[in-house]
Amino acid sequence: MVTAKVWVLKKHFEGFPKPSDFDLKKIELPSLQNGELLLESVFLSVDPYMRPYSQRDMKEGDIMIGTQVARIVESKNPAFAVGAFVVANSGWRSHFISDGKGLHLLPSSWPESLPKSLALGTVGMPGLTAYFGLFEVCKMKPGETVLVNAAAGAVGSVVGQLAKIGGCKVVGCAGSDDKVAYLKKLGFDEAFNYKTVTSLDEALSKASPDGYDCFFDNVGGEFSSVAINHMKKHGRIAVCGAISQYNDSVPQKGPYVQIPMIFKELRMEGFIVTRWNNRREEGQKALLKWVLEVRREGVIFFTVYLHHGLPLCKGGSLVVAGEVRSWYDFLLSDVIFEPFEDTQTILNMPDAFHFTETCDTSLWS
Ligand SMILES: NC(=O)C1=CN([C@@H]2O[C@H](COP(=O)(O)OP(=O)(O)OC[C@H]3O[C@@H](n4cnc5c(N)ncnc54)[C@H](OP(=O)(O)O)[C@@H]3O)[C@@H](O)[C@H]2O)C=CC1
Ligand SMILES: CCCCCCC/C=C/C=O
Repeated sequence: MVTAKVWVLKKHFEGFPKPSDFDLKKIELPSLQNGELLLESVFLSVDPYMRPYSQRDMKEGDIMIGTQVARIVESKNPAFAVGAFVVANSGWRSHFISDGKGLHLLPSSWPESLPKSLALGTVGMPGLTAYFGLFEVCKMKPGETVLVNAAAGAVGSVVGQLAKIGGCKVVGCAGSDDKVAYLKKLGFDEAFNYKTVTSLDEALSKASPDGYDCFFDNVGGEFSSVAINHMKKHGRIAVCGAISQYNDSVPQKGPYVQIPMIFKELRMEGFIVTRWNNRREEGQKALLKWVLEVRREGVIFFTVYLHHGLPLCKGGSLVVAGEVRSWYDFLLSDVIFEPFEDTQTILNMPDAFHFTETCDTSLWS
């Protein structure tokens, strides 16, 4: 008999999520039926979409939504071998039973030395968002100038790197000097700290005096209202996220977009990555190839980005491995673990609190 730990949304978030909004429960899993398999989560994702999606789709008492990388520990399904790893969409659970539907085996070309947490980041949903958003929504072309905000995040960091691979000039902004330095290291042509510039208008002009062909918008709100005025004629805006608005209890009011859209003849399109579910394999293959090419060339370019991973350590407690800078800061801080078990384990694992792990060649030997 296996006991699964599950993290439950006890109370809908009001403003920023807080520890008391969650509960940890234990569930006894039944024995497997034919066709079923038992999985153990090794990485759980924590993504910004959970904030608006939980509001819209979840009720209190539901298991928290999310994807995981999971290892198959027992199988009565011939399509899934014990020991294989899959990406699943089974929410925050340490163990679960599946009939195999909706599970994605990690590609067979996935090298043993490549962290599997990447399947929730650069080579997972956030990477695919960057890939399809840039190529299908922005329709980015070589020689163009691309602007991306929340640029040091899971999506933004891939946007910037793909735009460089695609022969574009890339401007990114982020909310700390460390992140700005990180963007430069990734190859961004220009990067600035949007929290400390005296004028966002001036910073955007300075970074690209001719304006922007493509704007990959992860943030919305005030930033986007300013940035739209810096678009070139016939510019394209991919509306990917609006993280600056997710925790608002009262909707923000802002300048309206129609006038710049008309005079600059802009195209602005919202999208959700699942639109390209039928091309998931293509995207994942391309992203994995780029990650591995960098490995071969031995340059720091593509980031091995662990920030979405919440590795479940041996005892089954949650530890944080990565970026902890957005609405879920609170969730990922040690504070959140107070109502959970094994708080000490988390506090005793400072190594787990790396922001990023870059593609240093030493990692690949
Ligand atoms: N449309 C789609 O299909 C998808 C959309 N998304 C969206 O893409 C965006 C980025 O996601 P992802 O890269 O995974 O996120 P990450 O959690 O990796 O990064 C989010 C970053 O956003 C910035 N941020 C947080 N709050 C604010 C705020 N109030 N104002 C401005 N910036 C803020 C922070 O960076 P900093 O310190 O630099 O401010 C934070 O680190 C989100 O809006 C998400 O909802 C993601 C996946 C799919
Ligand atoms: C199976 C997980 C699907 C995640 C889709 C995320 C879409 C994100 C939207 C905004 O953040």
